[in-house]
Amino acid sequence: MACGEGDGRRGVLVWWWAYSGGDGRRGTMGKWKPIGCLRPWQVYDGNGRRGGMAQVGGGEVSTQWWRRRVWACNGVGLGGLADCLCGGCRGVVVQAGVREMAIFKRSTIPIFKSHGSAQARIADCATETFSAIRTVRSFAGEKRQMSMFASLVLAYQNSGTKLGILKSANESLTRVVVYISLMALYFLGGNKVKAGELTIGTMASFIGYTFTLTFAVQGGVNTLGDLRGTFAAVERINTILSDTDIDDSLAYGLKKEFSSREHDDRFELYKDDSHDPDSDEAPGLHYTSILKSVSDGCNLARSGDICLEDVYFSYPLRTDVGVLNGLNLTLKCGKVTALVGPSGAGKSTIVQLLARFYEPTRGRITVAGEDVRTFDKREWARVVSIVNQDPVLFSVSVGENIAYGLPDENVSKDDIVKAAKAANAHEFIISQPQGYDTLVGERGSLLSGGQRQRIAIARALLKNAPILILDEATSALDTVSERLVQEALNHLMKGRTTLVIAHRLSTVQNAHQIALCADGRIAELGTHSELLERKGMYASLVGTQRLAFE
Ligand SMILES: Nc1ncnc2c1ncn2[C@@H]1O[C@H](COP(=O)(O)OP(=O)(O)OP(=O)(O)O)[C@@H](O)[C@H]1O
Repeated sequence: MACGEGDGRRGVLVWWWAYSGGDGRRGTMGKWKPIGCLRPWQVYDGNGRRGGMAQVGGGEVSTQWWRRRVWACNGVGLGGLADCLCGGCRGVVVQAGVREMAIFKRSTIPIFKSHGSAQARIADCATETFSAIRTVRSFAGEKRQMSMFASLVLAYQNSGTKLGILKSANESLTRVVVYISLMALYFLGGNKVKAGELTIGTMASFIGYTFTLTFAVQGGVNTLGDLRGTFAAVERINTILSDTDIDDSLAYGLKKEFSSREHDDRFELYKDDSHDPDSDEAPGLHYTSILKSVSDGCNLARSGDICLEDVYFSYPLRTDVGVLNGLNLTLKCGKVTALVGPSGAGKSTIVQLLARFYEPTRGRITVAGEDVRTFDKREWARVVSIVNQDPVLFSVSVGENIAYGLPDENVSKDDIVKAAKAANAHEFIISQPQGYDTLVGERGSLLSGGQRQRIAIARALLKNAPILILDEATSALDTVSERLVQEALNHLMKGRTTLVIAHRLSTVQNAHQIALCADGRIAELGTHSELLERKGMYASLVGTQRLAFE
């Protein structure tokens, strides 16, 4: 802390950890940054006079005030001693601690940052490689991945070395400064004791306090170093988070979301005859505050049709692109509807809306005449089962994967076996060494595609949802597997309102109705033979596929 000299001489004694400021000339100003104070403040040495002004956090205070604070912080009244020591000293300036900390902080930021991001890049590379290991293998890319990993490790090593050098330089510098300061104190104090201006006891305790301060500041500098690493990591997390918009379609099920969205989700829509025909809102819908239980939704879905009424939709991240443009489609209760059409027509988007991962921008979806938004969205998963081309299994046992169909219930072994039998999976499961306790590996990688598919079907059978969506469920299978899976699917479809999405039109010929989706609308609707007779888009798609097959 600056301790101004009363007689205006150049003599300013500064604690070993303080900074005299600027170029050392009288009256210059230095920028300081003390430990524990995050806001910069400046000290004017006031032409070397005691009582110069310092700015702390924007407000001006006298250096005397500041000195009192520092003394008080250290629990000692050393002001007098400092004055006493200052009195006979001329031009002794020890630049240390605080200045060093400021320099240390400035110079280490980029190094800590690059060290942190080098570490993160190594983790990213390893995660990406192992999660895409099949793709890596299929392109014989192991060597490339390994050399990429090696270069990242090297970069990490280099940044670590730089950081180590910087840390040790800082440590050495601190010690040199500390010992020089102590020598100065011994020298000055000794002179004062010799001249009878100071007792030896006062000098000894002064030096004792100085030691305490030394280690406190050194500890502070080291902690600052560690904090720098933490800040660099936090900054990286923030950068990632700030670039990522929360996917509302997935986030609503998370507990975190419950509290923030509780208010929104409680609202529901109800009929109101005073609808403004010019408004963008779907006709006659307003908010009320009670949601119906989803078990009512299950019952309704078992007895009534599912209707998409004049549905418009754009994805939240591409609001300018209309994916569905006034789509109307009725999924007849207990019947199979096939959805076909060119790539990008909006078929998967319809699935996402039925599963309520998203809500329509305009229009509505109804179950037996009831708007689906009147049911609790968080429980909607119980109403819809989705089986897709590449079902995800968890890396637990076969039995546990099937039981996942009812994740909140205690499923009996009998029910699991029953579902597996209906899904044509029982035979292959019991042929495994551990039967139903066989582990399936990460994402089910220890099973074949057809086996995974049948376990997914058994899981869906156990779930017993009234609406079933099959999204290209058999497209990746060979003929034998496809037959087994198709039989299992026939079991699953029984008595459920089913929507089948298929590219291979041969697989949907027997559907009760086929809807052809193009440009976000249903362009054609009918049975296979009706659509062929119409000689429209469906007929030409069938022709193209037949030609390709021949
Ligand atoms: N998450 C998303 N965000 C923004 N746009 C999307 C998203 N998913 C799909 N789209 C866009 O919506 C349009 C319809 O996509 P969708 O997946 O529904 O088509 P599809 O008919 O299922 O196609 P395919 O038969 O190739 O699977 C496409 O133009 C696509 O680029």
